[in-house]
Amino acid sequence: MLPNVPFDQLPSYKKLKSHYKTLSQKHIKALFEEDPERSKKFSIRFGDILVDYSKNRITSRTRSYLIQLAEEAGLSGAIEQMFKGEKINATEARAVLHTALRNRSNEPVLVDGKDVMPDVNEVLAKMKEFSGKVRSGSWKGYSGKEITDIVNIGIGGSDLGPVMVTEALKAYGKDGLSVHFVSNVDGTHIAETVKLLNPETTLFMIASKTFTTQETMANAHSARSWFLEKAVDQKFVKKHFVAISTNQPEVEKFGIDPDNMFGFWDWVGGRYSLWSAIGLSIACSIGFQNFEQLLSGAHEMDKHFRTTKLDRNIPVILGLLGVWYNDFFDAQTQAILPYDQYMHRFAAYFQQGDMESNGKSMGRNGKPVNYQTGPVIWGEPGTNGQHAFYQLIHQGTKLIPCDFIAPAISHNPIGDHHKMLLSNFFAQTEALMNGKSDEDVRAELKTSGKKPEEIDAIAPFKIFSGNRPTNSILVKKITPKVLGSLIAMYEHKIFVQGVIWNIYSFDQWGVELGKQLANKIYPELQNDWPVNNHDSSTNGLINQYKRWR
Ligand SMILES: O=P(O)(O)OC[C@H]1O[C@H](O)[C@H](O)[C@@H](O)[C@@H]1O
Repeated sequence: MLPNVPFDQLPSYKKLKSHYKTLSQKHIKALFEEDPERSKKFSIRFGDILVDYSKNRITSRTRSYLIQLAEEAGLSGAIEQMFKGEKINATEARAVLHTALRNRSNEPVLVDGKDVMPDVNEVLAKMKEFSGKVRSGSWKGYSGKEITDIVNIGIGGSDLGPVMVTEALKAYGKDGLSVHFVSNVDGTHIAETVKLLNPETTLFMIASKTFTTQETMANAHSARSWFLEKAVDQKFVKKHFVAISTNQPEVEKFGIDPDNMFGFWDWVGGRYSLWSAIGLSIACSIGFQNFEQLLSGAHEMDKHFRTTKLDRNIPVILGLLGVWYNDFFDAQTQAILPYDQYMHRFAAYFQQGDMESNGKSMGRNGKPVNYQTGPVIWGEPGTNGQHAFYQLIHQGTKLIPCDFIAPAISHNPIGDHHKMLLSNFFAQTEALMNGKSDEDVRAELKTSGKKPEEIDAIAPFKIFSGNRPTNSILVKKITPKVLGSLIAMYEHKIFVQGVIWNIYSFDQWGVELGKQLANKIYPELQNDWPVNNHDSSTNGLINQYKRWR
C-alpha cells in the first residue's frame, strides 16, 4: 500500500519549501563556478543516451531532499506494484502493464494469477507474420496487387504513438510502402488522405481499444464506403481491413474477419499502447526486427527504472526536477524540444502521455489537491522553435523548464547541416543558463560604436537574465532502440510525478463530459428546428450554425 498522503503533507515538502527560498536567489552560472565537477555530478549515462541535468536550479542538497520526497511518497514500492501487475489504476480496477508488452526477458507477469506473457508473445508473433507479408508483398489486395499504402485509422493513443514513431523512424521505412494516419472526425482528414490512394493497394488498420470511439468508427465506415465504391464486393473487405482492438464483438459487427484482428488487453492504457498491436503500422513501416529493437530499448529503460537507486535513476530525476519547478517555482509548463526533424511529433505525443495522465486535481484520497499537478506539455523541433517562441523562453516573465534532445549522428548527413543544428542545440542551453549581463550588453554596444546615450536607451532590452533551467538529452543516434528507451524514460517520468502528487495517472475521466454532451447535441443537429434547451450562448451558436449550413 502506498502512503496515500497529499504531497504537501510529506515531511520533505516543508524542507524543500525553505530550501527553495535560499536557492531561488542563486544563479546556475554561480553553481557552475563553485563546482568544476558539476556536470559530472549531475549527468547520467545510459547506453547511447546521456542525460545532463546540471543546468538546473539545484544543488546536491536539492537532489537529496527531492529523493527523500520520493521515498516518503513510497515511490520504490509504487514502481514494484506497477511492474508486478497490481491494479494501480484503481478507478478503473485495472493493472498497468505496458512494461509487459516489451518484457523481452519473458519472465512471467501475473494479472489475477495468470501469466500475461504467452498472450503478449502470441500477438507479437501474429504481428511479425502479418507485417512480414505486407512488406514482402505476399499479402495481396483483391485484384492481386501488393499493398503500397497503409492507412491507420485511430485517435488519441491509437494514433499519436504510431504517428510519432513512424515519423521518428522514417529513415527505417520501406520504399514503396507509405503509412498514413487518419484521426480527426473532420471529413477533411479522410478525404484528403484517400484522395491519392488506390483502393486495390490500400490496407486500412482500424485501431481502437474500445472499437466504439465516435471519430474512429465514423472514419472507418467512410473508408469502407470509399473502398467498396471501387471494389464493390463485400468479401474483399477482408483483404483490406484489419482491426486492432480489445473488443472482438464490435470488430465482428463492423465486418472484419476475426482472423484479421490483433488483440490487446484492458491493462494496456491507450496512451501507453504503441508497444502493443496498436504498433502494427509501426511494425509494417520499419519492419518487425526494428519494432523488436524499439521494444528492447524500452525494456532496457524499464530495467533501469526498476532497479537503479533513485538518485541515479533517470526517470526519477527527471520527474523530481519537474516537481521542483512545477510546485516550488510555480512553472506552469514544460517544453520538449527535439533537435531532430524526424521527432517532430514527439512533444505532441507526450502532450497526451503527460496531460491525460497527470492532468488531475483529485488526490488518491478522494479529496481535491492543494497544489499544482501535471504541467502543460508543448514543443516543436529545433531550430524552428528558436525563430518562433524562444523569445519568451529567454526573456519572458514565465519560467519554462526545457528538455533539449538531440542525436550526435544524423540520418541525413548533408553538408554541414548537422553541425549547424547541433551548434544551436549546445548554444541554446548555454544561453538560457548564462544570459547576458548589463555589463556585457554595454561593452558590446560600445565596441559597435554606439554613443553613451544610445547605449543607455537600448541596453535594458538586450539584457538576458539567464538562470533558465534545461535538461540536455544527447543521444548517439535516433535508432529504434534509442527511441524505445526515450519513450519509456518519459512514460516513467510521468509515473514518478503521479506518485509524488498522489493522483491516479492511468484513468482519463476528464475526457468523458465533452463526449457525452456531443452525443446529446448530435441528434439536435439532424433537423432545422431552432434549439432552446441549452444556455443562451450554446443555443445561439447551434441556431446560427443551422441558419448557415
Ligand atoms: O483506442 P480508443 O478506444 O478508440 O480510444 C482512443 C482515445 O479515446 C479517449 O479519448 C481516451 O481519452 C484516449 O486515452 C484514447 O486513446
